[in-house]
Amino acid sequence: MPPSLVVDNSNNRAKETDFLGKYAEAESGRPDLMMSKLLSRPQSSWTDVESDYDEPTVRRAPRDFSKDEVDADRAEEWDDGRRVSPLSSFSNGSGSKKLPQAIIIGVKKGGTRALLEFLRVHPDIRAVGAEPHFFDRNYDNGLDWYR
Ligand SMILES: Nc1ncnc2c1ncn2[C@@H]1O[C@H](COP(=O)(O)OS(=O)(=O)O)[C@@H](OP(=O)(O)O)[C@H]1O
Repeated sequence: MPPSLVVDNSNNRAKETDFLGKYAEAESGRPDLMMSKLLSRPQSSWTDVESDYDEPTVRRAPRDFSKDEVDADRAEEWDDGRRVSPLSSFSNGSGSKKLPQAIIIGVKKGGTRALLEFLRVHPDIRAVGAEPHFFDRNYDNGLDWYR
């Protein structure tokens, strides 16, 4: 299922719509079908939406940052000096990469890093290595970068 995206900024509306359209094309080849699912989904229920989304293989092993898992082109330096790729943990082990099923959106110093780290602890969640900042910094790199 594609991510839920809420952007409280009308300046980003065009980008959001553009992204969702590209997302739909990329995932199903039927942008009209995907957009209608996204826009008409009842807010009170999450169980009545059919999706042909292919569940990614779950990454169960905790990430070992001491190993060289970093994609140098995408690496980001964390406050503590670690260099991590925002996207390398998206690999499902077979070489393919998926778009996210959930996106954390928050203001700077709003606790997004803490939320990411809490979620990462769950064995059924594969989280990005670092905040990818796709929408505010890397949008022009496109979906191939984002996967
Ligand atoms: N649960 C909870 N309660 C109170 N404060 C919390 C909580 N979780 C994170 N934090 C504090 O939030 C700051 C980090 O926010 P972010 O991770 O969003 O920062 S960042 O912008 O992504 O760097 C960081 O504050 P500073 O230490 O002042 O930088 C964290 O200590």
